Amino acid sequence: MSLPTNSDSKLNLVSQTKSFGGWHKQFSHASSSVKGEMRFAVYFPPQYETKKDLPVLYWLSGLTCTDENFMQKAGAHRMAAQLGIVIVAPDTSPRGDDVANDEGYDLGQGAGFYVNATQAPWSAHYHMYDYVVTELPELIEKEFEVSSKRAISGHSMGGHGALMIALKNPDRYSSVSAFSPISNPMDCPWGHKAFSAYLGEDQSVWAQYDSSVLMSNAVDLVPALVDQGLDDNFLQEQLKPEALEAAAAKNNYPLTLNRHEGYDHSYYFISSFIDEHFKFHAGHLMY
Ligand SMILES: N[C@@H](CCC(=O)N[C@@H](CSC=O)C(=O)NCC(=O)O)C(=O)O
Repeated sequence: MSLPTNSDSKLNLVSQTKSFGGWHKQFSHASSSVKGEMRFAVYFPPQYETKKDLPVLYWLSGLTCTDENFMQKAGAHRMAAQLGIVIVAPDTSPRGDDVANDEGYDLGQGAGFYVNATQAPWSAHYHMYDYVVTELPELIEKEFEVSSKRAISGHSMGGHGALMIALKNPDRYSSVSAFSPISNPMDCPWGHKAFSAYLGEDQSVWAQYDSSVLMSNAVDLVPALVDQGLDDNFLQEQLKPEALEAAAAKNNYPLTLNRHEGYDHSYYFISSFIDEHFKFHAGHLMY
């Protein structure tokens, strides 16, 4: 499989590996949103060789992750290959020696929270919202022969990102799903730390990136699926699915939220239920 195909490609191929009859590839490129190099991974299912309009699922990973965690640990390639869905997984933040960072794992590199930072020093590079919503899909749809039918999913910080982005851009996504999302970032320690650093102290700005606030006010409704493990160490303090559930109930939002006894926050949980998420998205992407 020879990719990228167009002669003015802006992508550098970093690696390629055959998987379930398709290809897992990593690319780097100069990003205008984050003003630096970004890396992302794509899984091309086998159907990509002959069909030029496959839909794309965007996957947003959690704290400490790169483009690699989901692709290596979620066991998603088998179902993507079966259903004919392309997967795109970006890194979780800008990276590099000239990019601001923090000693904690929950702020800075590996912890971009999918917002556009307005506060120094973060505002120089941390524009992950623009990157995921606009720049990356434009790049994917220009560089590869895929359709503009998109779904979005993610885990933990990436679950917050997926829900928040779909709720703010209902015209851009057919469906949204999340594993163990940070459901109400305005009201948990991870969210407080990240939002005060990236966005400042005005909580009306935080609310613009909070899925529970957005879901309670949504008008155009993107179907949503959430799975949550009940032995998740972060459940009570950080994730708060009950806030999302209350918002959905208030607004009659099409949210399915499943709780699972015994599962924790890890990729063992994600890999146990990833097939259901792909089938959910396929039901909305293909019809
Ligand atoms: N202290 C831990 C915390 C990091 C962690 O659990 N990261 C999760 C996402 S948490 C919310 O966004 C994760 O996906 N880790 C990567 C993995 O492959 O499991 C630590 O530093 O490990």
